[in-house]
Amino acid sequence: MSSNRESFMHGKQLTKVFGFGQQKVTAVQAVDFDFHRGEIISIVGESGSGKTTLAKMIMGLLKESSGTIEYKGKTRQLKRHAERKAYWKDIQAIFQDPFASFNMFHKVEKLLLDCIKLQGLQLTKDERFAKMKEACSFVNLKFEELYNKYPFELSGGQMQRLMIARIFMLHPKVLIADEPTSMVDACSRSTILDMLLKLRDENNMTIIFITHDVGLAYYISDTIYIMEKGKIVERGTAEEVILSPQHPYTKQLIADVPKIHEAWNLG
Ligand SMILES: Nc1ncnc2c1ncn2[C@@H]1O[C@H](COP(=O)(O)OP(=O)(O)OP(=O)(O)O)[C@@H](O)[C@H]1O
Repeated sequence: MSSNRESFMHGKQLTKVFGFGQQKVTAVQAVDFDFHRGEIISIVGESGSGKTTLAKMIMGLLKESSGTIEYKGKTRQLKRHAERKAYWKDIQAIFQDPFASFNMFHKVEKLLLDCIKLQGLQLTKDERFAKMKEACSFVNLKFEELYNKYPFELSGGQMQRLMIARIFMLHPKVLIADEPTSMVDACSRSTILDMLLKLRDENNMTIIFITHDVGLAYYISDTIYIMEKGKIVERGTAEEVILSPQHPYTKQLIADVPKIHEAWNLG
């Protein structure tokens, strides 16, 4: 784990209610969190437990019904365009479906060039080319073979890698990864996880990993939050939560994973 434990993002009593009256759903209920620089946090829960809603509130894509997020020592404000622009420079997301992340009508070269533009960098053609090549080689892709292709001409694994290449170029302070490995085979999955670990190690990035897979959470995280029906029912280091779970829901999640100890080398 990173030795830099600067605490820089807190959630206080975050709540999201959808709908009214009989249709009312409290998707996230009074959630507190405390994320540090360079920390990998997993938010684990079953389908419908509120993980994606929480992630969208952290991203600033959904407005909270109540509660606040403190970021870098101040209450986060996203009302003004300039505030949103500054926040979204620091925070990026990758989703389980790479098709949702790319403009399918833009070739790979344009998708990567947009990252350079987003950062406001003034580079020569050679420098731009070198940056795109570097990002592709970070994820073991060959820029020369891909730059002229559309995203739908790539395999699922190549698209996932391209998403990570974009994160490498943008180097956000916070990355939200919503089940980014769910559409790839086991081999590509461990490569993607290793790339995320490398991103954290090289850039002191905070990574918030959204998953229903407790084994995966144990493999990748420093800290795990367990979410049930909109609430955080347990949180702690990965070892504490997975090896000595306290809450019945966490115990059940772990029991539901066949042979978790063998599959994830838990000893
Ligand atoms: N826009 C919305 N309008 C109404 N209800 C919603 C909306 N988005 C989510 N919900 C409800 O909020 C609850 C939490 O959903 P959410 O997508 O956050 O769960 P999740 O843990 O991410 O699930 P999954 O793992 O299946 O993605 C669910 O009951 C869902 O139906």
